[in-house]
Amino acid sequence: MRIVRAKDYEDMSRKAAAIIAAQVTLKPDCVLGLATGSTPIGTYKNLVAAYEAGDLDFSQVKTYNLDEYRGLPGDHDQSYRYFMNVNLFDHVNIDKANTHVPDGLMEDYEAACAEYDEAVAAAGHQDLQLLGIGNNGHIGFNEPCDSFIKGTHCVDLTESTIQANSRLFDSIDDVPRQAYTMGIGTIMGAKSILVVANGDAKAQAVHDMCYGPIVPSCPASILQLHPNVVVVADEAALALCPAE
Ligand SMILES: N[C@@H]1[C@@H](O)[C@H](O)[C@@H](COP(=O)(O)O)O[C@@H]1O
Repeated sequence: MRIVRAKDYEDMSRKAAAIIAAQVTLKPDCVLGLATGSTPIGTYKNLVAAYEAGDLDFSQVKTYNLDEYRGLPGDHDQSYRYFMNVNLFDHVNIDKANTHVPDGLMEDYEAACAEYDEAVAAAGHQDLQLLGIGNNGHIGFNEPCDSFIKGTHCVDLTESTIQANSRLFDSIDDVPRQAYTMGIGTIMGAKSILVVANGDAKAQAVHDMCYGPIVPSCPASILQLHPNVVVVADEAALALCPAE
């Protein structure tokens, strides 16, 4: 695991965007695994700016997002499909048919989740998977639990995640209680992984991800077993990590 120290959120966002831009430049038809949440918004802004400057071409890029709230349609302003459209896809020359977010309204969800994993594998797996991290160490919506769940599946969100994500909804009662998420195996199938984290609320989770025991009670800790992970984090998020 390589840790890249950023001065602040802007610096983290620029550094993370530069890594994704390098991937798209080196392999124009790459497969990107993408993430939502507040943390990657600045990364996406920098990618849009690079595209507008004529430095990036997304025309052959395929994307697979990590997760989606169960029950939210893609045009709901808190759905992750909507987030991706507004923060990235609407502003670059990506073919929307090449962008994939789990369908929050899927009916036979076990079959649909299995199809999502098959599609990621058929595309050749993610060349680069972008991840944020939850305050409790979750990645995607893989919440702390008793085992690492391999494939895309439906999860019950924890109270702490519902609480943390309620800031984006009108009221906490509006936050869906379940979500679909790529499993740990689907995430670990990526050829390279880029984790972004900022702020002191993430300090414990970042420490446990990088230095804690590899346990499903901190799902991000599994990333220690992946051969190609870069963590780009600001000083606050790295406050509990040893200076290297
Ligand atoms: N499912 C998403 C995660 O993918 C994200 O990493 C996490 C942290 O979000 P934020 O970046 O807003 O702190 O929030 C959500 O729960």
